[in-house]
Amino acid sequence: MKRTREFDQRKQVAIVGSGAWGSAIARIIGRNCQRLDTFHSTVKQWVFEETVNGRKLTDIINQDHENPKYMPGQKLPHNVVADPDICSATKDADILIFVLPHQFLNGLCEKIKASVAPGCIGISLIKGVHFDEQGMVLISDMIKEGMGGMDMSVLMGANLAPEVAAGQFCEATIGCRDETNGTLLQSLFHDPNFHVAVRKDVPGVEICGALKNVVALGAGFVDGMGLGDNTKAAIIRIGMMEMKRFIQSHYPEVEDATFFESCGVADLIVTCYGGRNRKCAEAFVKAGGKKSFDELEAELLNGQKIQGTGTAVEVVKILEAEGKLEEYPLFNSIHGIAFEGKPMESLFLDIDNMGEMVESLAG
Ligand SMILES: NC(=O)c1ccc[n+]([C@@H]2O[C@H](COP(=O)([O-])OP(=O)(O)OC[C@H]3O[C@@H](n4cnc5c(N)ncnc54)[C@H](O)[C@@H]3O)[C@@H](O)[C@H]2O)c1
Ligand SMILES: O=P(O)(O)OC[C@H](O)CO
Repeated sequence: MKRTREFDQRKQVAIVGSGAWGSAIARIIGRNCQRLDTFHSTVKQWVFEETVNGRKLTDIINQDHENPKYMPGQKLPHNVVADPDICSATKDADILIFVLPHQFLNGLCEKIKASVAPGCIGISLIKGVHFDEQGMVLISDMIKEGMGGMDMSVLMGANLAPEVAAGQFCEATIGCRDETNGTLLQSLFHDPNFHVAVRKDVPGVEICGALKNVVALGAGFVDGMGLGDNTKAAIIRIGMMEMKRFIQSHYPEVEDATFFESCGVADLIVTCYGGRNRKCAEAFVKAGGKKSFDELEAELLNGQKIQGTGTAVEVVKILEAEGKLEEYPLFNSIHGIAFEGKPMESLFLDIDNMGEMVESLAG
């Protein structure tokens, strides 16, 4: 029986983005929307149109049910429909999933705002942070403002997209402000191999997801220098301390428990061993600093984007403006190596010189 929109209580879900993570999550969302009565079974996905093997990417997705550029070899459910037009992709949406590199957010919300359903909510899977004249801005808050105050949650975690797409067991964390929305979103994302926990903590969950990408650059430098697991574990430990210090100094309400969720320690570990930021940082060292991160990204990632370099720049801007850079020797030296031609060894020299301060701030 045909149901009109007026009487149809099912939530319409739209995915904004179709890179590696957008494709992996579309597999889960598509299956859950087929399975659960709460959601409309058709899921629209906004795809930034490109030509792949002589065909439009949206045509390939809609005909072959696969995104061969960003997630080759993994089929998408047939109810996921690719649309190159951001307005029609998000029309009447009750739930928007933002999953694109945040440098491409500019102007997007303006286009979407008028066409979504009344009461539409959003969730950001974007790992990054922004700095403006007022100071630090969460990406989820940028979207919230762009969408005229829409309730925004975030989903972060130890989630390398190819492993999630392959259905390997992992966990993720939703950070919400509204617990009813948090629970609804948990049901949309959770599946037997993708376990989702909910915390009423947007900033803690979101900034963990952003900062781990900076630490991952340090882990890649360690790999590039040919050093071993003890050294990498040290970078991970110090990185965790700086992440915690940064987050709790900006958001004192963030509880330690957030750092023990998938968005915290688990994402930090996985990114430092298996992520793209780590991979590009290793290549940066092996190229003797002669190639920029932009060049390496283009060479190694076939159109995928890393977020750690941009986040390092934003974090250093924030800390400089606050006069607190010296409290973060790891973040500072990672930025210096990536952008100021500092030698690799400064990674350890800076930490060693600042050792006393690091330990005294550790509590
Ligand atoms: N890939 C992962 O394993 C993973 C896991 C968790 C979270 N994330 C986060 O998810 C977010 C999205 O990353 P991703 O990995 O899905 O993307 P990606 O790096 O795989 O792909 C880049 C995307 O950018 C799009 N794009 C390129 N030029 C564009 C333009 N001018 N305008 C709009 N879009 C354009 C491409 O179409 C593609 O969809 C990031 O914040 C990332 O940190 C990624
Ligand atoms: O490949 P990266 O470095 O962008 O990391 C991917 C995910 O964020 C890991 O959770």
